[in-house]
Amino acid sequence: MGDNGKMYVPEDILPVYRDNVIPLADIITPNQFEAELLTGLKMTNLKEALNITEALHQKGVKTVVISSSELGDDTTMIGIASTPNECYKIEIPKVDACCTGTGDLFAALFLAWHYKTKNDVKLSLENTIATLQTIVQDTYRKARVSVTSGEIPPALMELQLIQNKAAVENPTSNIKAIKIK
Ligand SMILES: Nc1ncnc2c1ncn2[C@@H]1O[C@H](COP(=O)(O)OP(=O)(O)O)[C@@H](O)[C@H]1O
Ligand code: PXP
Repeated sequence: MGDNGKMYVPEDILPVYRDNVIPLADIITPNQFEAELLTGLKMTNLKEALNITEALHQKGVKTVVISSSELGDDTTMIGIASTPNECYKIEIPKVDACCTGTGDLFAALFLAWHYKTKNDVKLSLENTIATLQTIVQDTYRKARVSVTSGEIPPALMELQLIQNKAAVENPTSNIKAIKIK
């Protein structure tokens, strides 16, 4: 729906997502901006994040995953995966560039792992972030070869998906999700 305070879709679609589509969904993967729009609540700390995931569960969604939030620091973002019974957070090291398509990739990876692990949200979150880290960091490293300093133009941040097929199939990372509920 949007990111960084801006909607990609027409604003009058928001009530349709919020009131008609969300109650039909089993799994949703909004980023912080989208989760705030869908609930009308703000997320400035972890407690508020839990209020937001709870509000989305109340609408009938079994698995709510916040793909990224600004709850980390300058070097990390926080992801959250929640069911009505348990909730995990994960710290995601940031690269200094804007990525397009990462939200879509996150949703695809999480859905695949959720199915493959028979609804293990902790492992699904860890594997999803492991693959994304490999792809985002590889994309960034290659873009930095041609733009050695300053901002990287979005065209150079086209995700290196095919080149990292192995990281999609076999994600490896030491980043663990931490239980917060
Ligand atoms: N700047 C970044 N540095 C590192 N990882 C990133 C960055 N941007 C996105 N990602 C990865 O992509 C995932 C989804 O990104 P997010 O920003 O939530 O999606 P969207 O594109 O929908 O806003 C994050 O969980 C993270 O793993
Ligand atoms: N722009 C538009 C119009 C989109 O529909 C999307 C997601 O489908 C994107 C950009 C990319 O979004 P993201 O970076 O969240 O995957």
